Amino acid sequence: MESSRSVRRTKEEKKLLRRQIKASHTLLKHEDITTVSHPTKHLVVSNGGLGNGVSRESLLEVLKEGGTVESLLTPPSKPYAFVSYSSIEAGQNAYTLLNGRTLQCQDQTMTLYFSYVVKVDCDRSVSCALPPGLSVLEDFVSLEEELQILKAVDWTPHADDVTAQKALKHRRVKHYGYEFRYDNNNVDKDKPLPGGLPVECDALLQRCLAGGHISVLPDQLTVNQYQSGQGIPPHVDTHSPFEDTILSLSLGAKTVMDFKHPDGRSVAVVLPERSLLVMKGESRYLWTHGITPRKFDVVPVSETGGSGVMTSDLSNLTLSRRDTRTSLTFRKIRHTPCNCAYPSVCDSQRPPSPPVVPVAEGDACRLESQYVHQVYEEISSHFSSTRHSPWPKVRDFLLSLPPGSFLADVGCGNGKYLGINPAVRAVGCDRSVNLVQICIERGYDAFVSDALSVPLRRGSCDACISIAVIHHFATQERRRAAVRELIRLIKVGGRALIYVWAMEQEYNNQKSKYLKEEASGSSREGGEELKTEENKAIQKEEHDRNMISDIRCTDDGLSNVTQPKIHVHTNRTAFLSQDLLVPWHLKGNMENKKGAASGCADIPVENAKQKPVFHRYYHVFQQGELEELCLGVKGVKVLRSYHDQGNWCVELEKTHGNFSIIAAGK
Ligand SMILES: O=C(O)CCC(=O)C(=O)O
Ligand SMILES: [Fe+2]
Ligand SMILES: [Zn+2]
Repeated sequence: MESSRSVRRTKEEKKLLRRQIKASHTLLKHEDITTVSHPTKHLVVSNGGLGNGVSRESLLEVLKEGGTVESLLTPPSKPYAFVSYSSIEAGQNAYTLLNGRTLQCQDQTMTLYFSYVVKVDCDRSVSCALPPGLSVLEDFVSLEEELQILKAVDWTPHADDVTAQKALKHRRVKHYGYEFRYDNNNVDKDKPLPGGLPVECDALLQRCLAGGHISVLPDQLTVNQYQSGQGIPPHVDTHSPFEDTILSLSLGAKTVMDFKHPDGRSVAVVLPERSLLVMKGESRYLWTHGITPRKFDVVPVSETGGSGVMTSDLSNLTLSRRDTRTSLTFRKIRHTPCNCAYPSVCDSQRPPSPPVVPVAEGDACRLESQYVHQVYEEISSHFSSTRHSPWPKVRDFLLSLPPGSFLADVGCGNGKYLGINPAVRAVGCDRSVNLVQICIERGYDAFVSDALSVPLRRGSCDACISIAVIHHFATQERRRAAVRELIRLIKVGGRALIYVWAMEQEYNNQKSKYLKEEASGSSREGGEELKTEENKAIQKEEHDRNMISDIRCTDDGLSNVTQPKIHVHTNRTAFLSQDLLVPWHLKGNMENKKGAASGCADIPVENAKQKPVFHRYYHVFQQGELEELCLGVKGVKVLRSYHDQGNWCVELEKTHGNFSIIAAGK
């Protein structure tokens, strides 16, 4: 009996030792804390940190069993604490007695492992300095004022609300003056909300003016309400919509706000209830601020309901349960671009981040306007110089039309298909004024028109072609509307030929010309670039910028409403997504350069040789997608469907008249 018990104990001891060794390895590897095997008076307690949810008081109670505790350091958010005993003996005693001790804290059992350290590294304390430009003014509002303001914020939704209210993933928000949009982290400056800021805030804002904290009254207010456990991801309030000073009033409960400098420095600031946080200069523009979602905060022990603002003294920290906090963030709308001293984080001083795949019609129109229409206007001359050889199968289609047929080329570009069959009467239209002008100069009939509403009579055409056009529409509804419009134009029995760019650039084991084409520098939709080192560098820059933009996308709530970003495609490579921006490197005839430099197209990046790069939006089609799109249009039959040189193509016949009339709403 006796011997078996001792074996069991040895096993337990072995297990404890293993765990303890593992804990000291973890300390060394992740925290750079070196433990020693000889007894000292200083010990590091793994799993006994505020980061494990262990409160200072409960840990201290256990530690006292070992002997007289001289100091206890509990760094915020760390999974360990440092304890120093009055003597080596006491340290040794604690080590033997307390190793493997379990501690019950917040529904969890923590096992404490002790290791000796030569000394407690005081540099592990957090920075004591507040970020430059930051201040916390305590007791800025009285208890009565606090109640009054909290009462003024009505969270019940009203149909005729003068505020904009949202339940985000991690908190609820309400905006006054202007709505802050979490999809683009910006405000619509042209769309102020009626009603302005609540009058209940007047007195405190006047005090801010009188105290010199602000020089003009704010005109935008965001009210955030955080339940215990909720927070806000680290972010910098976008520069371009708001002026320098940002105020945030904390009501109902205190919280800890984390400030981070891009170099990694981090400062946790306690915001007591009824305090006013003032962010100016560096703290407003460069440091991120955020509230970690958690139910307990690390606060100074002496902080009794409202004094300390800094978590600087590690021997003085403990946990405090979070209650519901309502914050009022006051900002002043900015009407001129930000020219702060922090260009790396300034949206006014850097190219805009890539657009997202639109859902709403309005967003799709804006995207197409910026990334299709404006770009074609800018690149028209260079684009036209690369568009001369007709694709053989399109030519065959055109030559198959009976003499005297009336043909419309919707999205005719520079008119390269308008003269293929002299026996047909061909008319072209395009969104681009400059491209239509080129057609006219070449002696073709062409007019400016949107492909969604072509000013030709229903059933007036024997045939229509739409070559490399429909992939520029940004939603499926709009792509289908484009097919419907083509069908409206043709008579019953008439034919339409549609080409769109294919996602599959390799088909039947054959690479498309677009993938194969290396240094020709011309001739294929979307492709016109040399694989020079220079271009590779540009592509890398484009790619990197995309990555940066992704990281910069900060706010939350958002994650469930945010659409995928449209990335810049690397020319001559396989498509990685269906919605993309295809770079066009303007070269050769630079008569458009002036327009390009004006930047009204998209991100015209200047490369080393000052040649602007434009980006055209494309939705590349997957196999079967084009047919399916066409079959969603009534009164249509797919005559054939094929892959041609990296495009999906269909030839359609109109079978009925009435459906399409109704469908087109004409
Ligand atoms: O709750 C706070 O005090 C800060 C809110 C905030 O940072 C924001 O809405 O941008
Ligand atoms: Fe903010
Ligand atoms: Zn700025």
